[in-house]
Amino acid sequence: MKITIIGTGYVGLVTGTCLAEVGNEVMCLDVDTRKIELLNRGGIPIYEPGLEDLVKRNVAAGRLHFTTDVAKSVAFGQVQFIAVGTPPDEDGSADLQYVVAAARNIGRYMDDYKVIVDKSTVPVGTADKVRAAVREQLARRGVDIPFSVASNPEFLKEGAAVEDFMRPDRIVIGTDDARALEIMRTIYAPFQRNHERLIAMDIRSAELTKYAANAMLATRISFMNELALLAEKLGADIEHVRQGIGSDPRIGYHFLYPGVGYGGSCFPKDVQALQRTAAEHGVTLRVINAVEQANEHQKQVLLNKIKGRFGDDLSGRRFALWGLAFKPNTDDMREAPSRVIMEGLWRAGATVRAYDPVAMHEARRIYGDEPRLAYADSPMEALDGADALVIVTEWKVFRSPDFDAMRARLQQPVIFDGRNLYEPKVVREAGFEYFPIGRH
Ligand SMILES: NC(=O)c1ccc[n+]([C@@H]2O[C@H](COP(=O)([O-])OP(=O)(O)OC[C@H]3O[C@@H](n4cnc5c(N)ncnc54)[C@H](O)[C@@H]3O)[C@@H](O)[C@H]2O)c1
Ligand SMILES: O=c1ccn([C@@H]2O[C@H](COP(=O)(O)OP(=O)(O)O[C@H]3O[C@H](CO)[C@@H](O)[C@H](O)[C@H]3O)[C@@H](O)[C@H]2O)c(=O)[nH]1
Repeated sequence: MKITIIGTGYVGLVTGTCLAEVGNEVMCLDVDTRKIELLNRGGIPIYEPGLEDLVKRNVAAGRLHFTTDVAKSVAFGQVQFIAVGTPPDEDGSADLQYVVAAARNIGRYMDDYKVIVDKSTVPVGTADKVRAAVREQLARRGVDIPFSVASNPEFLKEGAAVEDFMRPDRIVIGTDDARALEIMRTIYAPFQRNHERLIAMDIRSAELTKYAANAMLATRISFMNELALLAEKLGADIEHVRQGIGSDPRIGYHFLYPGVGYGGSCFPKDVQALQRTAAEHGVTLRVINAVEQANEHQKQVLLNKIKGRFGDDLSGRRFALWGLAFKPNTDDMREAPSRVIMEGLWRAGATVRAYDPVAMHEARRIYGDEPRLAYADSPMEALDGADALVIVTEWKVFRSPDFDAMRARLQQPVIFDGRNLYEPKVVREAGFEYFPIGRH
């Protein structure tokens, strides 16, 4: 099948590449000329395990193309996936300008039947807006060309995006159009060979399913973060509690890790967008509102521990920071907790020396030559002369460090661990003051 992907970011590039990998001919469009030029030179704009090889292989096989030419990309695919960003507007609602612009472009240039698929995370009712934008353009041109609109929300996680796309838990398709559903079934057939994973439903339910999934996962995290705060006060250990409840199959082990608050480009914005949608319809989401409030509080918890130990005025102090990306295996720093923590440390007068296996280039892009932020070439180098170590991202490379070597490099043997990487007893026996989350 010939497929066009509009928006070549984390979702668009992974979707396009994986669809090419199973034999489709794919053209990825982006308005960002630098991104497309880089891809056409054989480069890759994001760090995502396994993606680079897959892109190279499919480009070499002639199945994967990158362009900034809108007319060409619209003409190319019978199926047009919209995978552009839907960032938060000032009031927290999803900003649909890029989705609507993509839809208008399709209407402006299409000459034959198209299936237009919303893959971006979009509020309920967006498919109607996409349909209206296409119709408006067709009417302007004075033509009547048939098209279908479907919702196909994406559930991939950054850092495991290729794996998630190639082996999905489920494929949600929202459409009221039999022809579009049949085409979507054909596209996804290679991804569900051992059992049926495609769940077909109406468009509005599909749109809401995406927000429901993210809000549910965010709820589990905020729930555990709150219990971790309580466990600390009670002298209980949240790690034992996590195992104790996760073993119940009705609860399960996933997404029960307390930490520095959820971040990334999805949970914070999607929880807020759901709140806005509900407010617009006169519904109060009491649980979801509390989830967001708890997360805002959680982002300050590690900072408060640091101030509790060193005082509110951190002038002249330097902290080693392990981890800049919002989670391991990505270079994405959108809504990363590291940013809140670093900026809080700076406000209190401290400086930071950070190490991250892949996100330091992204931090440089965001912070430029910020004098209060230095970078280290290794985790150990970040420690040299620092007043304490602050762990923000649970990269594997931080999991089994040489504690003796660490003690020798730090000015003071103090660790603030926002990800509970170590056994408190082991770290304390190695001579450290250790401040984990919800453990004693
Ligand atoms: N990142 C994730 O893990 C993830 C997972 C599931 C769903 N989503 C959702 O998918 C959507 C895309 O997210 P992302 O992280 O890939 O965003 P991104 O910012 O990485 O990529 C979006 C791309 O769209 C391009 N673009 C904007 N307007 C365009 C237009 N009119 N025509 C062509 N290209 C255009 C931008 O230049 C950018 O390269 C969002 O709605 C997001 O919520 C993201
Ligand atoms: O037990 C946990 C699990 C995650 N997190 C945090 O939650 C955030 C999000 O993590 P994760 O969900 O792994 O990464 P994303 O790439 O943001 O993926 C989420 O958001 C995507 C975009 O909508 C969805 O497609 C995915 O299904 C959904 O997991 C990160 O800050 C994590 O550190 C925790 O604090 N504790």
